[in-house]
Amino acid sequence: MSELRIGHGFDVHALVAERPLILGGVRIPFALGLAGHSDADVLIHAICDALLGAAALGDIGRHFPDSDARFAGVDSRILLRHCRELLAERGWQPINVDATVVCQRPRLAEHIPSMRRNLCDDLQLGEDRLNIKATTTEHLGYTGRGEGIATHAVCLIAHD
Ligand SMILES: Nc1ccn([C@@H]2O[C@H](COP(=O)(O)O)[C@@H](O)[C@H]2O)c(=O)n1
Ligand SMILES: C[C@@]1(CO)OP(=O)(O)OP(=O)(O)OC[C@H]1O
Repeated sequence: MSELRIGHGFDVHALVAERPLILGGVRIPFALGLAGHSDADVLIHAICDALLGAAALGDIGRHFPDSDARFAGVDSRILLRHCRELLAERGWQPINVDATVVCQRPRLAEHIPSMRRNLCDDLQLGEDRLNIKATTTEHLGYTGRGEGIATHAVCLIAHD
């Protein structure tokens, strides 16, 4: 049997004015967007960290430092594809990914199928292997007050 590893990722970005809201590579109509050095796609960042964590490759900030001008405003899908390549170079393939976006507003359910298609394309995964969920925190805490959006992600990877 091939070796299996699990990984976990967690990320938070603040909601601010005059930024687009991009989650899973989908631009979502909303008055506020996420602050960050990149496009601040908190869903993709958590998945990158889960993949890197599973392969013991550190975290997104190690591979794509926010002090590096090359990543200013970068499309996080490029970072996700790069993470997949980093794993593939070491013989690791993602098996499945599950993520939960913690977001009081806006409602995300109608955008999840497009996010899922984007991320499955980037990770070369069948759609039955990648799940995205959304939850509010019932108005509690920083996410509940609408100050930011958080994401938890887990993944399983296997060695060739
Ligand atoms: N930003 C969000 C948050 C939640 N949803 C969907 O609503 C359902 C109920 O969420 P609760 O936090 O009240 O449990 C949840 O299952 C999501 O499908 C959403 O679309 N967008
Ligand atoms: C992605 C990077 C790099 O542009 O910038 P941010 O958009 O600020 O995102 P963060 O989740 O803080 O993670 C790592 C960064 O190095």
